[in-house]
Amino acid sequence: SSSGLENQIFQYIDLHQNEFIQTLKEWVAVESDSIQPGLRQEVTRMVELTADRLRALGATVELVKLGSHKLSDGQSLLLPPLILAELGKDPQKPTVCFYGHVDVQPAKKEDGWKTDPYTLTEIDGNLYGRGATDNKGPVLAWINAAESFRALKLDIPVNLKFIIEGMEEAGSLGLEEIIKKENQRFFSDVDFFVISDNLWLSNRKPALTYGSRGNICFSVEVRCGERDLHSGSFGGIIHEPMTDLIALLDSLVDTSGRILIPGVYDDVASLTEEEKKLYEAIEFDIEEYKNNSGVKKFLYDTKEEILMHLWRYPSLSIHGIEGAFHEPGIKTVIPAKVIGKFSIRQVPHMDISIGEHQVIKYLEDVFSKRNSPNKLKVSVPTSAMPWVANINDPLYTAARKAIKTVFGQDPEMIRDGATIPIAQMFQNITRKSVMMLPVGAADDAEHSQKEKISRHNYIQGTKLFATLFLEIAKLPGKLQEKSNTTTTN
Ligand SMILES: C[C@H](N)C(=O)N[C@@H](Cc1c[nH]cn1)C(=O)O
Ligand SMILES: [Zn+2]
Ligand SMILES: [Zn+2]
Repeated sequence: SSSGLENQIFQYIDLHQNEFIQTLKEWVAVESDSIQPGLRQEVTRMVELTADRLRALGATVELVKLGSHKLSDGQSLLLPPLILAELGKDPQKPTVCFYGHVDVQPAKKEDGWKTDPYTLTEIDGNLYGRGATDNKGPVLAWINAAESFRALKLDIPVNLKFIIEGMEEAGSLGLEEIIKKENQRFFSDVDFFVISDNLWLSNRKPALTYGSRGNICFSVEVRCGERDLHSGSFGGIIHEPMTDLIALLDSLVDTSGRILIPGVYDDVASLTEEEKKLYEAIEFDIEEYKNNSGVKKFLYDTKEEILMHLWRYPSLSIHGIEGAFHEPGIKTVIPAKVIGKFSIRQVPHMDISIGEHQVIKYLEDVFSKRNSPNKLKVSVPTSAMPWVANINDPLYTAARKAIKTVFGQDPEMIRDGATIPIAQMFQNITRKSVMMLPVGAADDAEHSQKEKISRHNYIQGTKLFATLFLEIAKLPGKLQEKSNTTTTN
C-alpha cells in the first residue's frame, strides 16, 4: 500500500493528468520519423523540444553532436543531437539514468489509420497516435514524475540523469561511440539504468523486463541497369531484378518459420531445465495476444513454444522492397534496381559477425545458382546485440515494490522479442545494472496503424516512475557505499 508521501504525489498526478496529456499531444504532433531522410529536421526539432522540457524542469542539458550518416544513395545526412541531461548531483543520493527516444516509426493516414497519426486522439480511454507508447508517452511519464516532485516542492530522493536519442527506430546510429566516450564522465556516477521502451506481455498485468533480442538488418540490392524498362519491350528477354530478389527473399525461411541459412541456430544458447520452468510459470493469454495481432493463427500452439520463439530463438522478418512499384493500379514496368530489406532478431549467444558472413555467403550462393547477369549487393546498415540481465539485482527489487504499490499486483517477469540497442551497450560498456520497466500494454500496437497508450497506463506509469525514485532511495548498500566514498575522499 502507498505512504502519505506517495498519496500526495499520486493525487497531484491525477489532478494534472489532462495537462500531461496535452503535452503528449504536442509531442505526438511532431512528425519525428527517423527513417525518412526528408523528415530529419522534424526529429531535430523534437529533440530540441525535449531539451526545452528538461530545462524547464531545472535540468542541465547538453546536446551532443553525433555527426552524419551515409544513405543508400551515397548522400550524407546529419544525425539529430543526443540529449544528456542531469537533475541533482547530491553525492549522498543514488543516481538513476533514464533512457528513451523521441523519434518514431513512419506513419501515414493512408496506411489505414482511423485517426490522424500525428493528432493524439482519445477514444474510450485510449490515446491514439504515432509515438504515443513508442516512446514519447513513457519519456514524458518520466519527466512528469520528476515534475510532480518539483511542483509539490518535494525533494527528489535520487539524482536523475537522462539520455534521450532521436535515432532509435533507425538502429540507434552514432550512439555506441558516445556511450563509450562518456563512460568515464557522464555515466561515471550512474548507479542504475532504466529503460522504458517496451510493452507488457498482457493488456492488464504489469511486467518487468530482463532481456531483449538483438537485430541484424540486411539490404539486398539487385540491379540490371540504370533505367526502368517497359515490360512489353523487354519482358521475356531479360533476367528481371525483381524476380531474382523474390527468389532470394523466398530462400530465407521455410513455411514453419525456420530460418534456412546454414549455421544460424548453431550457437543459440541451449535450453536449461531451469529456464524451461520459468516459461511454464508465466501467465500468458494466447487468445488475447492473438486478438491484439489481428491474425487468426500463430506458427506455434503452446505458451512455451510461442514465448521461446519470441524471446530466446532467432526470427527472420522481411520488411519491404525499395524500388518496387507499390501504389494502387498497374504500372507495366520492370524496375531496374530493387532493394529487399529483412532482419534477423538475434539471441544469446549468436555471433553477429559470423551471422553477417553466413547470410551474405548464403545469398551469394542462391544467386549464383540463378545464372543471372544482374549485380547483387548485400549490406548490413545496422545491427544491435541481445541483452539479458540479472533479475536478482536490487534495481529489480525496487521496481517490483513500486509496481506492487501502483498497480496492486506483482509484475510478470518477462523478456522482449524486440530490440533496444542501448540495453546491451549500457551493460557491456558501463557494467552497471540495467532494467527495462515498460508502462505500455500488450495491445498498444507499436509500429502499427493503431498505436496508442491508454490514459490509465500513461498516468499510472507516471506514478510508477515517481514511486521508483522513492524505492531506489530506500535501497540499502548503494547509499552506504556512496556516503563511505564521500567520507573517505
Ligand atoms: C522496442 C523498441 N520500442 C523498438 O521498437 N525498437 C526497434 C529498434 C530497431 C531494431 N532494429 C532496427 N530498429 C525494433 O525492435 O525494431
Ligand atoms: Zn521504441
Ligand atoms: Zn519502435
